[in-house]
Amino acid sequence: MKHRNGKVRASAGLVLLPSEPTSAWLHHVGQKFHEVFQLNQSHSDLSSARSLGMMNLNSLDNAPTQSLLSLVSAILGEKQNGEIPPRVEILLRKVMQEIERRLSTQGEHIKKLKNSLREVLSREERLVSRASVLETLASGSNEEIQIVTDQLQKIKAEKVKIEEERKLGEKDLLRLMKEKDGVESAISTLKQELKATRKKYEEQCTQLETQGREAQVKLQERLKEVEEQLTESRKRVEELEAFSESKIQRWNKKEISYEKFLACQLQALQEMKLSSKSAKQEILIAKKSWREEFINLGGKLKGLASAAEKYHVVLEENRKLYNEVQDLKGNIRVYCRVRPFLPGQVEKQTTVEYIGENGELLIVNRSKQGRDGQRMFKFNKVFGPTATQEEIFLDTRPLVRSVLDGYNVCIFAYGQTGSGKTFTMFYVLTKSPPKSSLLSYQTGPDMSSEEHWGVNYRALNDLFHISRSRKDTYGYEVGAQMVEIYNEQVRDLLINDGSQKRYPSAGHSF
Ligand SMILES: Nc1ncnc2c1ncn2[C@@H]1O[C@H](COP(=O)(O)OP(=O)(O)OP(=O)(O)O)[C@@H](O)[C@H]1O
Repeated sequence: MKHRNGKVRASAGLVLLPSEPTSAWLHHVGQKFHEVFQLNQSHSDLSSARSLGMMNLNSLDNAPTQSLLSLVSAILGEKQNGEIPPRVEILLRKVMQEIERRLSTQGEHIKKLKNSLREVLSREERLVSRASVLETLASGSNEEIQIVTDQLQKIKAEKVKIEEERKLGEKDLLRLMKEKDGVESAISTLKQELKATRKKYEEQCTQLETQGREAQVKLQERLKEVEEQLTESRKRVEELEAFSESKIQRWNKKEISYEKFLACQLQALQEMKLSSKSAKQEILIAKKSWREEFINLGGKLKGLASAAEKYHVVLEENRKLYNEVQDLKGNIRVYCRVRPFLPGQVEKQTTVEYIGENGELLIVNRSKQGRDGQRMFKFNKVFGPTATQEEIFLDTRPLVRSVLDGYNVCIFAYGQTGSGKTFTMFYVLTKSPPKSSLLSYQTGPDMSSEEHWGVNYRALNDLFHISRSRKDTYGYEVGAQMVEIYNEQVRDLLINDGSQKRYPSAGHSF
């Protein structure tokens, strides 16, 4: 629609063209469309395809060709994954039609220009011929010459004008030709691209169709599977229902049996309650009788306690008397033991002539005659060769027992080598060990030869026995040491690691 003042009115997104557009006007409208297009393109969130979708399709008639071409290339450049939506395809087709239409109008325009050029040329020829005619006429009057000259000048000016117009027309023609070539090549490339895109689109469509078919097949298979699973699970449900039914029946049976059992248990419980009642009564009776017995026992215990007190007093008195007897017997007592001949000494003659009951010992020196050959010794007691280890110990036992009443006692053996000190004090083997290692003597208890136990072992045995019997009244701590004095050196015989440790050492407690 043309405005009164000749200006073009453009509304948003819609460009209105005059019926016969001039090149300047076309340029102006193209610029406007380009601006609109660029505005849409600059909108980063919207794609050109979407922009096109937003545009009125009628506006294509009014858009400049160059803008339409750039629009098509933009769409083709923007296509992603080779996909072209149908709406855009329709639009593209329309754009192509518009471009083709314009090309045909431009062709007609070029034809018209060519015709007008031809006309101009014929007019020029006519004018040239006319000029030649006028030149011939110039030989006539000067006035006529002047008129003719003026006309000639006019014709020349017109000729120059026409010449300029011709040149402009030629230029336009060249430009249009060039534009036509460019547009045609662009159209061919666009057609090729469109063809390729369509091909791709068709391929994708077929691919999608095959995929759809495959998916359908898969879905059908899955449906079948699901149906099978459904039937299976129905079966399973039926089985489970049957199983649960049987279980319920079993539980019911069990419940009945449990109820019976419970009834039995309750009955048993009742019986037990009755029996526990009677037991309680019996316990009460027993308690009563126990209480009475306890009272009786208490009385008896009191009597016993007083008797024990008296017993202790008597015991103390007895001990006192016993130790007094030991004192009376003498604080220092000397016993003599005569050992028998050792095996192999049978032929030797004894020097012991007489052993008295009260400790007399008569020794004879057979090399001397008379009284010089005899010597009498007096001891507390003399043990002959037949005296046993027990007899020896029985005489020392009262002294040993005094230890438990707090008295210090010392029993030691004295005599020449081989006289029987170790034998008397300790139990020894018949085979004599080397002198340097007395520990190797078997001095410990040997139950198989109790009769050979020496004073030492018997004394310790007796002391432990008494201390055990008195444990309710007294507590005893017993310690032991065993030393040897040999070659003026005192050695601890209870050290059994072979280190020959010198006395004093830590000792041993039992
Ligand atoms: N009353 C006895 N009856 C039998 N054998 C005995 C008696 N007394 C000692 N003997 C024996 O005499 C030997 C010498 O005894 P024993 O070793 O006890 O003497 P000793 O005095 O300890 O010697 P030493 O001082 O050299 O150690 C041993 O073989 C021992 O068995």
